[in-house]
Amino acid sequence: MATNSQSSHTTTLISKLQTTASNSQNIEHDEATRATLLQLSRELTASLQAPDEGGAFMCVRLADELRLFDLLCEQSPRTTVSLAEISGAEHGLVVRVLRTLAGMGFVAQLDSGEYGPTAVTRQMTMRSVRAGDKFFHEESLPSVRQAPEYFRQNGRRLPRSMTDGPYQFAEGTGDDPFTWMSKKPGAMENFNVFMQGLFGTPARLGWSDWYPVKEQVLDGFDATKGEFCFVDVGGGKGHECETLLRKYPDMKGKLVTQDLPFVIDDIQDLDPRVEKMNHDFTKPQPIKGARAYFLQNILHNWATSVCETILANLKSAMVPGYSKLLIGNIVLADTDVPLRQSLLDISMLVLHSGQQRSRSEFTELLEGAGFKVVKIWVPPGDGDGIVEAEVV
Ligand SMILES: Nc1ncnc2c1ncn2[C@@H]1O[C@H](CSCC[C@H]([NH3+])C(=O)O)[C@@H](O)[C@H]1O
Repeated sequence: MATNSQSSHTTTLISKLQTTASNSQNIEHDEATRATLLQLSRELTASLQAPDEGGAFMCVRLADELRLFDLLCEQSPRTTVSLAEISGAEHGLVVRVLRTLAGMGFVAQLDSGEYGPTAVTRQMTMRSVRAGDKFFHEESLPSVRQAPEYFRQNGRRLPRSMTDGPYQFAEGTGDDPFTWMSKKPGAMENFNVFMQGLFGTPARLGWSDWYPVKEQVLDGFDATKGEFCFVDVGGGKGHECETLLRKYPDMKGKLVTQDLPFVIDDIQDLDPRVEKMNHDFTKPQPIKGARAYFLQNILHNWATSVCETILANLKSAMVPGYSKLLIGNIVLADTDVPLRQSLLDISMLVLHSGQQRSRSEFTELLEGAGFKVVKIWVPPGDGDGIVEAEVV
């Protein structure tokens, strides 16, 4: 039974939720309010929940493999009998998975034996969201399971190398995660689909939706300094270059996505205005004098010593007073870190022996590498920031 102090905590959370919601004009398009409501509702759930609820990951993965999310979005209501027939799974399995997913809000139970979609069901049909769930299940979960044993064996110390952390311990390899995934059929391709859509979820804005790209970058392009405007370093399949071109079709200067050969050589269907280039960012940057070098979701993957090498290689290509370094990454606050961000810090720890960094950690890293921070931009809510820097 709930104690008095527990129930007053629950009551306080409910009234905070109500106040926050009633102070917002449009909850769905107000990221700060959305993030606050999400955090409060998590606390509310935790205050009401008994600590014996598990099994969620498997149900989501299985439902995706059985295409239950697609089937419910295509037609609703659907009976568990018809879902079992179409998916080929035993009826009892479909019933048990769906009633669990309904408890999590992933599907809606409409009647006994009948289900329909929720907003989460619709998100689960997006290609990148599905790829993210698959990546989580296949690449993260084994390391998550093995991480406590890894820490037991290494004296509970943070890993210092990207080739000798919980991921390598779980997978039995000495490769870094990208090299290892490139050897597993389909794994790197799935990872790239996941990254392509990471910021296109309906809940969160992409960086170019809130950062003033035109004013800070595009307007200042000067072809006499270099022919490139935007160099996406470790840019994967070029999705950020394409987003910029969609938003600013008349932008001046060239764009390029740089990545390792197993990513670049696999690119199809890229906007022809985006160049693709094999480049290892631990080696000197071949494109000199670009207006902007973009490092999104890169530095959190690496130990500080490797980040210093990546930054040194960029510094020597940049023109002081002209070229900008834009680091697209979570920037941790000192207090009240949103759960999304702290969990992604733990993911980086477990998968890459990496870390998310705070404002002061980014500033120290950049100043040590010969840069000055122009401004650290952060969007409302729990989205990633942009650390804007120049060479000194
Ligand atoms: N040494 C390296 N040089 C260049 N790219 C690398 C290297 N190691 C890993 N990568 C790439 O770093 C990327 C990290 S994922 C980030 C992709 C993209 N910037 C985005 O934000 O969506 C992957 O595409 C990797 O293939």
